[in-house]
Amino acid sequence: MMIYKTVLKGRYYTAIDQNQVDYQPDSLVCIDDGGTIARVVLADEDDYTTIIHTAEQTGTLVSLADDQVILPGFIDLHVHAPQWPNAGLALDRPLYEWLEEYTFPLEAKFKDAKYAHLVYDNLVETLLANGTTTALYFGSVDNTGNLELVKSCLSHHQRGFVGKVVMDNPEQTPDYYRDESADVALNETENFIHEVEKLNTDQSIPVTPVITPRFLPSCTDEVLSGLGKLANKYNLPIQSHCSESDWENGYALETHGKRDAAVLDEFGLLTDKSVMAHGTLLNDEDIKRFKDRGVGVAHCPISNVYFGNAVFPAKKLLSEEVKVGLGTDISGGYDPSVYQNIRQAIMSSRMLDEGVDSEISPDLRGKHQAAITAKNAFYMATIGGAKSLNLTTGQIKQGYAADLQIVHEKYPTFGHQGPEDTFEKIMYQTTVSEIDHVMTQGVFAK
Ligand SMILES: Nc1nc2[nH]cnc2c(=O)[nH]1
Repeated sequence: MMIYKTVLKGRYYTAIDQNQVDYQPDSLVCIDDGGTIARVVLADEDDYTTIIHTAEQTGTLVSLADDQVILPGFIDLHVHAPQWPNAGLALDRPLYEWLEEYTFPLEAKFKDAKYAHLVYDNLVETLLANGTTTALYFGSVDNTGNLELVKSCLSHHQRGFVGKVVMDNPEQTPDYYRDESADVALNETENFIHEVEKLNTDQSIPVTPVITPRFLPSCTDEVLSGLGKLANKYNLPIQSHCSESDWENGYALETHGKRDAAVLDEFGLLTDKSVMAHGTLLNDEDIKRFKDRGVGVAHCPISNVYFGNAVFPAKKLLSEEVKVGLGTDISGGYDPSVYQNIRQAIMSSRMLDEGVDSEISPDLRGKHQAAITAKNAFYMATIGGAKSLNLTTGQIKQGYAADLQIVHEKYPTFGHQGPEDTFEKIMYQTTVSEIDHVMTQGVFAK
């Protein structure tokens, strides 16, 4: 009889595609020494009782309480780590002003390793406590702080993807916060890749460095071209912002005569390892480009309310089979919880569907067929994120990483409640207090 490192006994929900969630009322999630789900055994299988018995004897059985359920850990596809101290600030300002007056001055402080350590340790712990087992982070321009973020991911056992932010365009970046030149930016990016490699030695969840041009306005063509080459040389993921706002789109058209997606593509920055944040203003040509290239979108529904200038058409991109996951976009988004973004994604999509202007007749008011369901949003928070990062996580399934969360319902059920109802309540009501445990690669991080 196989001995597992941990056997979780209880009920679970896992998305199996955009529209379907599998519920199992009585299962054994058997996790091996490497932190992979070796088997998922259901109550009607022959060895179900024997596995429980062996796990009891070896002290590796973790039995869930009746009100608890197992879910896959969430993947946050867009977090600006150095913006964490500003979460909830200045969201009434336009993107350009918010960047200039609030964001760049804060990010510039991450030259200081001590400050970076303080902020990043708290952020990584907070995201884990909220059920986020994988996060794709923008760091800052300075590698001192970026390496502190890598260390925090490693020490708290979060699956981290971290990018050194590149911004070298003197016309769109302040003197105090900019890469000195394209050459310096490229060297620093390469240094970061090597430093992360060193820190990863003997770690069970290595951090992945990410090529990170901030967005078209803050980068010169020279740096974009060099970053495309580095991504190819090291076969690394790429992240940036794309078609987030009218201002950004207008800038691309004015300076390059093209949309930003087309420019990023020309420089080799749209690949099947790219994750582009926001995309509220992507047009059909951009969407086709994303699909053809295998680019993922980080849908950041809370942030988009403030800076997106439109509602991201999540249903449309999902229907076209473009990879889409969810992002908190700290601090364009004010909340570190992917659950909150699941809820906002649903709510925003309903407003897109129905329309918002009561003076327009109901049949013309909205973009019908745009509403997404809780299942669609759960899919984005798990499988959509995993696909965007090409990871075998986000599902409770044999061969997948044991990146999991154990949650309980917030309110009593007052009688019988079916599994579909429980699922919806969990999606709508879970806060950090209802997340009892979080496991990454088989190790409890909460
Ligand atoms: N939301 C958001 N958009 C950006 N575009 C360029 N930088 C940023 C940023 O930090 N946040």
